[in-house]
Order: sequence, then structure tokens, then C-alpha cells
Amino acid sequence: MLSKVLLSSAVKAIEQQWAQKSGQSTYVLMQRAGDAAFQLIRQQWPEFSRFCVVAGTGNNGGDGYILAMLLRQAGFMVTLISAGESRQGGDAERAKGEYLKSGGVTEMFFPDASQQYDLIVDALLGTGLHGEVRPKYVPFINFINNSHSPVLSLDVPTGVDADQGSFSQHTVQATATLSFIAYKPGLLSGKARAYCGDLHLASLDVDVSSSQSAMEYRQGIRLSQYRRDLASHKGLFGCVSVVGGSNGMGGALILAAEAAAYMGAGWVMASTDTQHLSALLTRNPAIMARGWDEADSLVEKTTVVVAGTGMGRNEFATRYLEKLVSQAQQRRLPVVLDADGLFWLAQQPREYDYWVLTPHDGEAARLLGVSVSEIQTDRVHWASVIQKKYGGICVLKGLGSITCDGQRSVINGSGDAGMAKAGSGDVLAGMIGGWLARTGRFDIDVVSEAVWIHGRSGEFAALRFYPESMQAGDLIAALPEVWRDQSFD
Ligand SMILES: NC(=O)C1=CN([C@@H]2O[C@H](COP(=O)(O)OP(=O)(O)OC[C@H]3O[C@@H](n4cnc5c(N)ncnc54)[C@H](OP(=O)(O)O)[C@@H]3O)[C@@H](O)[C@H]2O)[C@@H](O)CC1
Ligand SMILES: Nc1ncnc2c1ncn2[C@@H]1O[C@H](COP(=O)(O)OP(=O)(O)O)[C@@H](O)[C@H]1O
Ligand SMILES: [K+]
Repeated sequence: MLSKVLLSSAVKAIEQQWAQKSGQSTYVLMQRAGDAAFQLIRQQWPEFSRFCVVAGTGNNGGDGYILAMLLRQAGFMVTLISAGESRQGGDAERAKGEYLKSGGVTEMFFPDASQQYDLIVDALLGTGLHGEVRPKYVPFINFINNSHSPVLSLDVPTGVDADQGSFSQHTVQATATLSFIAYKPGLLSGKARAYCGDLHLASLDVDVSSSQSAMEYRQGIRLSQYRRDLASHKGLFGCVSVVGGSNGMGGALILAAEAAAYMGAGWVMASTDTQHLSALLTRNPAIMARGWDEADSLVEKTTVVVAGTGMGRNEFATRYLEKLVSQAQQRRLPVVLDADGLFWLAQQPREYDYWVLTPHDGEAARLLGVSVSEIQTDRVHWASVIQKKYGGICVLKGLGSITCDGQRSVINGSGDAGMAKAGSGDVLAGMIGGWLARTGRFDIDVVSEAVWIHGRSGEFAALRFYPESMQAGDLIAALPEVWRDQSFD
């Protein structure tokens, strides 16, 4: 469910430790990497028989030479394009030597355009990349990207910085990426994640459990720990007060409130502009709703507050949030603060241990006074900077959302591009609030679980309605499928 995420330097250190402990050469790991790529290809694309491997001069290229040798030995057609002489005296040179000894040849020029391959393997640059890709490599990257064939990148798509997730102007667009030993943070989040295509991991039988890392990747949750007792009553599952929805933005509030209800909260209480009450109650009569003029204090049984969705940015919203947040702080209630709530916070910065802030990259930039492109160069880092400045737990949304509590960062592995629509964020705020109430906990595990559930419901909604047509409300409607799939038993 949670796997360790390691920086490239940590993976390299583990590789050395493994060699010392086992008394074997690191070349064995390169052989395993090549073999893992061979196995993946046979499993994913059993019908493919014509391959082109583009190999660089470092160890990433070494993995490519091993793979090319295995493909040749299995009787397939292999063209190997070499970007230059392999680094002398290392594993890469040895791998190239083995490849040549087995009868393989290398090409220094690109095949003409009529040559078709079933698969191109990108073994040009891996974790050794520093800065922008140098011009010498650009023709190789263009060759790969213009090939119209599926592309398998070994370890890292060439051009992506495996640690930060920044990428070069010229970067390989992979169909699939096979990462070795452990996931690296830069591959899991933001635009760099999209360069990877389908992401696979080969551990190479190297145990990373003892390595110190504060980063994890979530690919599922264990629902059985939350099984409802037969004698359950609603008081066990908390009360979420959802506040927001000013003139014209009632939908945001309705989505957040209903999402909280569908996460299993005991009660959901919505406070909003009176014009939205009948729409809300018609859609879901199980939600208690009232106009927010009367709701100037939190109801007694509130255990979690969700605030800010569709709230507006006027004076009323400012005064209201001011009062609401200070009441919640006095009672130490968890507060999920989203959208206009984050706008308010950026104007009135303060710290609170028990809030969950859910900015997208634009909101994150405003909270920190930096540019959006800066946030996108290292999302794991910036999520932790927001957490440090404002306290509580930060969820930096987007492909590979990052949940950070100041000690740990959990990168999310679920989601679908069909979620890139207005309203998905409101649903997330409601789902987090609902899950906090439902579980009665406030910690990074439950928050990152809610983030994962939200993404998983997006995957189910996309299956049902297609990414183009799915709507934010479909994420809520897909929740029963998430529960059924994961199982509370
Ligand atoms: N660690 C492990 O456990 C295992 C690692 N394994 C594999 O090793 C890979 C890491 O290998 P690595 O360290 O040799 O680096 P790699 O990615 O091949 O690149 C090095 C070359 O890139 C060059 N270069 C750098 N920046 C550049 C730029 N901007 N533009 C252009 N070139 C640039 C640099 O040149 P230099 O700057 O030194 O002149 C050098 O020639 C890893 O990703 C995985 O596939 C597996 O075998 C299994 C076990
Ligand atoms: N391409 C994507 N892949 C995965 N999740 C996505 C993608 N695009 C958006 N999302 C998710 O959808 C939500 C969108 O939130 P946001 O941009 O705040 O929308 P809203 O307009 O509802 O405020 C976030 O949780 C984000 O992580
Ligand atoms: K690569």
C-alpha cells in the first residue's frame, strides 16, 4: 500500500551497501535491471519482435546493453544505437563488452525513417542527469519521440530529474517506465509523472526497508481496519460542518457536503447562502442544511470543519472565516481549508496544528509568494515549505498529490486526467473532512488515504463516463465501487 520513495543518491548508496554486504559486484544489479526489463517487455508486449535500444554512456546505457543482449539471445531483431563510448572501467563498459561478445553490433547513426520498430528502449540517461540535457543528446531524444513507436524508458525517462521532477526542454515521452530498486520522488508527481507513462518498479531483490526516507508512495489502502461494528451508531462517526457556497457558487458547497456524507461521516451539516438550501436538500435530504447568517457559530456536535469551497473573497467571507477558524482553534477541531479559504489564509497567514490545507499549484504559489513554475520544479519540497509555514497537514494537489505533515511526505498513486475539471477539488475537501470524521483521527495516514480514495473514485468514474464526460459529482457516485473493490472485510 505504501512503498518507500528514495532519492537517487540513496539508491546509489544502497547499491554500494548491497555489494559490500553480499560480496557481489554491482554489475549483478545491472544484469538484474536488464533482465527485469526483458521480463516486463515479454509480459506487456508478448507479440513484439523488433526492438531499438538507444544506449547512453553511463550505467543507464549499461542496462540497455544487457537488455539488448537478452533480446538478441531470445531471437528478436535488435538495433542498438550508441550515443558514445561507455564510461571506461565501469559496469557500463563491461555490459557493452558482453553485448558485443555475444554478437551484437552498435550503430552510430539513426536508421532511416522507413525502419519500423515495435518498441524503442530509452537507455540514454537515468539518475545521472544533471541540469538541462546537453545538445549532443537532443537528436537521440528527438529520434525516440518522433519514432511513433511505444517507448520503454529504463529507470527514468531521459530528461527528467528523478529527484525533483523538473525536466529538460528535450525530454523523452515514455509509454512506460521501469524504475529500479525504489521509486524516486521526481517520477511520481506533476508533469514529470506524465513523461513516465505507465510506471513499473523492479526491486532487483534489493531490500530498501532499512533505509531512512521520509517519502512514501501510496498505491492502495487497507480498508479492513475500518470495519463498522455491528452495534455502531452515528455518534461514532463524527459530524462534519461544511461551510461555503456564496452567490453563484452553491455547487462547490453541495459537492463538498455530499462527498463528506458519502465517506461515512455520522452527520453532515452544511452552512451556506440560503439560495442554495433547496438545491442541496433536493439532491441529498440526509444532509442538514441552514443559511449561514444563523450559522455564525459551530454546532456543538461538530467534530470536523470543511471551509472555503465557493466561499467568496468579500468582506463577509473574511469575517466569517476569521470567526469560524478561531472557534475551531479554541476547540482544537480539524479544519479542512480549501479554495477561497486558502485565499483568505494567504492574506492573513497564521499557524494551526490541526488543519489540512489543500492547495493546487496556483494556490500554493500564492500561499508562499513564489511563482507557479517554481512550485512545479520540486513539488515535494514546496509541499513541505507550506506545511512548515502554516502548520497542520498540507495536500499539494495535482497529478501525484503530495500529503505532508512536516515529518513524512506521501505521494499519491491514484487518479485520472478526467479529474482535471472544476469541482474535483471541492469533492476532495469534502472527502478529506468526511474521512477525518469517519475515522476519528487526524494524521497523515488518514489524510493521504482520503486523497487516494478520491483518486481511485476518479479512476472508476473515468471507466464509467470516460475522462471527457465524467463530472465532479461522478467521483462521489463512484465511492461505493471503491469500497467494494477494496473491501472493509
Ligand atoms: N544505482 C543503482 O542502484 C543502479 C543503477 N542502475 C542504472 O544506472 C543508472 C545511473 O547510472 P549513472 O550514474 O552512470 O548515470 P546515467 O543516468 O547513466 O548518466 C550518466 C551519464 O550522463 C551524462 N550526463 C549527465 N548530465 C547530463 C546532461 N545534462 N546532458 C547530457 N549528459 C549528461 C554523464 O556525463 P558527464 O556529465 O559525467 O560527462 C554520464 O555520461 C540508473 O538510472 C540505472 O539505470 C542499474 O544498473 C541498476 C542499479
Ligand atoms: N491529471 C490529473 N490526474 C490526477 N488527479 C488530478 C488531475 N487533475 C486534477 N486532479 C485532481 O483533481 C482535483 C482538482 O482540484 P482543483 O484544481 O482544486 O479543482 P476545483 O476547481 O474543484 O477547485 C485535485 O484533487 C487534483 O489532484
Ligand atoms: K532512461
